[in-house]
Amino acid sequence: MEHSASRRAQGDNLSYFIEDPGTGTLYRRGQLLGKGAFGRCYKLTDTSTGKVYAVKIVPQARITRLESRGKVEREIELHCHLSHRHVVGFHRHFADRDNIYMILEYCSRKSLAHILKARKTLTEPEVRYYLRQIIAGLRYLHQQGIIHRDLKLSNFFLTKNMQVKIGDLGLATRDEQAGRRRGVVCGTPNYLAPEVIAKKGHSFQSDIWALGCVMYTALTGCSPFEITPKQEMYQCIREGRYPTPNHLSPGARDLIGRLLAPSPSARPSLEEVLEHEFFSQGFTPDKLPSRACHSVPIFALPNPISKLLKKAGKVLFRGLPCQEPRAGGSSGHVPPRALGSVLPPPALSGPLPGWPGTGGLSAGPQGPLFLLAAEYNPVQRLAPPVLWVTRWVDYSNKYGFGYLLSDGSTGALLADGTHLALCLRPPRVCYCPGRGEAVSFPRSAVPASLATKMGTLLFFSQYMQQKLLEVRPRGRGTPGAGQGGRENHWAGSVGYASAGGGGEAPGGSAMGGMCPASCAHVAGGGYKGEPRSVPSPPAQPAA
Ligand SMILES: Nc1ncnc2c1ncn2[C@@H]1O[C@H](COP(=O)(O)OP(=O)(O)OP(=O)(O)O)[C@@H](O)[C@H]1O
Repeated sequence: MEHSASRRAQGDNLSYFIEDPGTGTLYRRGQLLGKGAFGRCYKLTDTSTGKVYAVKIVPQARITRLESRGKVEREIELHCHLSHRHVVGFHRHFADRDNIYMILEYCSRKSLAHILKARKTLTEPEVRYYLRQIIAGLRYLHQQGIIHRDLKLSNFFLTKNMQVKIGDLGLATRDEQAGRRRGVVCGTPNYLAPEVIAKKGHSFQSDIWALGCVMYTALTGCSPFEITPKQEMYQCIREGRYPTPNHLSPGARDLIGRLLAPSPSARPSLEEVLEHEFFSQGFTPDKLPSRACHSVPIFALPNPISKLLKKAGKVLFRGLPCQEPRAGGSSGHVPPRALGSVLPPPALSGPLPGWPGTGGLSAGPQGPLFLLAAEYNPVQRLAPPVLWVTRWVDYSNKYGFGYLLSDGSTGALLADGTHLALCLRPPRVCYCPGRGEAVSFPRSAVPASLATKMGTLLFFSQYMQQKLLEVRPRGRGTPGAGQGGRENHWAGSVGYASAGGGGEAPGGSAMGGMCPASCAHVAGGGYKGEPRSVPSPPAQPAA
């Protein structure tokens, strides 16, 4: 079965080239991804297409016992018919004298277990993000009549795009088979459901229990049942007794409690899980940046503010490439254009309400990131300073997009793709060139080369502070006057992004939201054109 060009890898007897006897396709074996109970998993490249896969290679010698062979065959039989975006794709399988090969979708970001190892705990928005996808994949498996029986963080794989894929169906079984073989106890001991320990058999509800263990582990960093000796642990499992995670939100605690109900019939269905307040009332990011693998991510803003920022980003940075910040500085990586991702903390450093662990604003998945914040600071988690954009002016057809934060800091996303901010605490001027690292200076030491940009920033700042003062009752923010007029800029005053509030503005832009009590003005809609209450800025900003 070996190709003539194949070479033997040092230290093992696997060929570098593997040929599928059925199709004649030649694969090149790459790096070792990990070891399992029966075999090893490697990266694999189809030499004719260049497509990359993962291959599980199980030596025939390791499965001489009928039982082990049966397990591998059952895994193949179940997995090869599945196709769902949240289940690891099964490409092909074949065997030769030495091995069985399972060619799978390659998940380059390893598993959620790897992420948790690096991160210790995950934030609630992230857990919602991952769980939604896991639940989608699990719903599909259950619809196919398959019980996974080994749901755990290390079996949730992640693609390059941070999409979750349920994998390792080595212990999976069909519902009817599980019913026939009730005495079987298998799975990861900490995650075994009470009915499995009691030898009443696995059911779909046992997977729901495991989901509760997964959620608890992801949010707290440890399994709910991590006790030795085992018998004591089993007793806790039977009683559904685990340390209460007091630091979690009430919604998270309640959902965990429901998932870990000792009686299977008391556990919610997957549909009910998604309807629970943990999901319905908490923010779920649409997308996670890959940096979430090793540090707390900065989440994209929910609409409507993200819409506006995204739009402004498109106008300002038309045609400029944008890359997601990446870990590790691998070679060939274009430096990210995430504005202000390297700005020092003061601009917007606290989590926004309802977004535990967030520290910034972003323009959403596709657009350039408008990170008005510094890196997440765990110390601020306890008493986060709440900052929000109070006013903004979109003059991007000429100069750029200006914003004013609730602490008086101000910034401008300039039409040439640079970002300048005047932070108040500590007083610094921060400048982020189109590419590369941001720099900051004391106000008195701003380089002369930035004088024009400083002029624009001060112009925006002055304009927003002096001209955007009118209180407009919510729902009546339809200025109209001057729309599409001479200056063609947008301006507005906004509260922090939240559900409700804000009117649809002419031109399809919605903006606004509830304004905190401390906010002097009522949040209104952002709008294109010239608001009635806002005099036009001068044609030239003062330099
Ligand atoms: N599709 C995949 N893409 C990328 N890496 C993978 C993929 N499947 C498995 N791996 C890696 O290979 C390792 C071995 O996987 P495998 O499924 O053989 O065993 P396991 O799940 O770790 O253990 P066991 O077989 O005992 O349950 C995994 O831990 C994972 O790191």
